[in-house]
Amino acid sequence: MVYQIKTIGNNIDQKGLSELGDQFAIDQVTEEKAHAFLCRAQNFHTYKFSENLLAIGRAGAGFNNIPVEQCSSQGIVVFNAPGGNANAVKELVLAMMIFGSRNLKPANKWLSEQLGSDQAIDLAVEKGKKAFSGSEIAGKTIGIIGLGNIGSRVANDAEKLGMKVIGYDPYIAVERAWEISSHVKRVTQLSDIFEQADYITIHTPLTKETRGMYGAENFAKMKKGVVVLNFARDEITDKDAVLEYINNGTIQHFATDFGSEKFYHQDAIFVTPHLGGSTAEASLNCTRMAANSLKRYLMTGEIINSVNFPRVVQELNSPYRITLINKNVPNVVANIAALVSEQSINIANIVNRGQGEFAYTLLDLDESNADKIDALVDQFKANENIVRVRVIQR
Ligand SMILES: NC(=O)c1ccc[n+]([C@@H]2O[C@H](COP(=O)([O-])OP(=O)(O)OC[C@H]3O[C@@H](n4cnc5c(N)ncnc54)[C@H](O)[C@@H]3O)[C@@H](O)[C@H]2O)c1
Ligand SMILES: O=C(O)CC[C@@H](O)C(=O)O
Repeated sequence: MVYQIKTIGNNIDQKGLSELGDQFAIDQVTEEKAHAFLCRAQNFHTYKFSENLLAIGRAGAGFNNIPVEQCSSQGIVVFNAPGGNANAVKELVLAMMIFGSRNLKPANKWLSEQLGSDQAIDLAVEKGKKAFSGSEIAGKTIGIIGLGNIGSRVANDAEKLGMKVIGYDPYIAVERAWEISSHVKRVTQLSDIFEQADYITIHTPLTKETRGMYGAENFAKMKKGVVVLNFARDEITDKDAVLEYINNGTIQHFATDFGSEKFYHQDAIFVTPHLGGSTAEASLNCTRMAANSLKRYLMTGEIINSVNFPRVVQELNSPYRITLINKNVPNVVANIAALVSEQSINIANIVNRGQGEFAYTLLDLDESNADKIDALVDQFKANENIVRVRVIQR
């Protein structure tokens, strides 16, 4: 079987796809006929997914561009690439902190307005540069909201640069907690970040809690002269509040990865065009991770790095594996087992893991008779609690 992958958008690293191998064809069919999409930040919220679509690989971290609940109900497994671009974002954030505290944007603008001979410019520079005198990050306090793949890296490197680091993450993963330097102080109140930090950076997904977190209520707690950064998601920032707190002298510099006309022509604001994860290394990492997850899922039914289904890793040693995406309701597993038993098939292995409203069931069968497998598949397809049935032959 050849699996058809469709890349959506034009930013997919082709080298990252080369490892997929002969059983995968890239961009050979229409979106309608594809088994899987591989995408970056394209918005799928108004998209109508075809019944042929089994999976979406997001070559990046954030997945708010994908209607995940809709995918679950249609039996589409969504994968992302956790950590694949974390170093890229971390480097840009550290650069932007220094960029902001050294007033490089207004300084560069002022310099480009100085005309004449090099000697004349030199004279003007020595006279005027004091207006752009900045401050150093060493010894200052950085407050980090979200200590995941990116936030934990920012925390460790900021500490190495001599900063005092405080971090807020009520949902921190155990692996991340182990990776973070013991010098990083965890705070349990979000207000501690806004009250204590000289630099504030956010590295969370966009959620109900984080939408508008950069807004007047939290900004009112900040110290004067703070540098604020948002390289996570646009909707975290209330733009009018940023302008208000720049104008009242609280925010010295605001750096963001998300463009808005409100932010243009502002000396205290520096905007990058969603470049956080845009490095050659990150693109390759993320494409590789998403492509490998798709490959594994399509070829073996195993799930790793999915955002809507649990991790399921199980070696296939039987002639047939049937994978089911089913509603996470009582008795489904018993019904599945009963249908298998009706066909006089022996179950070699069964794994059932639920996540929210749906569950993933992996059924390895001690049966080589294709007709019996087909009959069982028909039964599964007719079951109202099962939304997706796939057969994988060893
Ligand atoms: N600018 C870019 O190009 C770019 C690139 C990568 C990621 N991102 C954004 O950055 C986000 C973080 O990326 P990551 O790779 O570190 O993800 P991650 O999943 O590894 O980490 C996110 C962290 O945020 C924490 N969190 C969730 N809700 C929180 C809350 N209300 N308060 C505090 N912490 C909270 C989680 O517990 C987790 O530790 C992504 O979701 C994405 O939106 C942007
Ligand atoms: O694909 C991109 O360039 C953006 C990536 C970034 O927003 C992410 O969440 O990983």
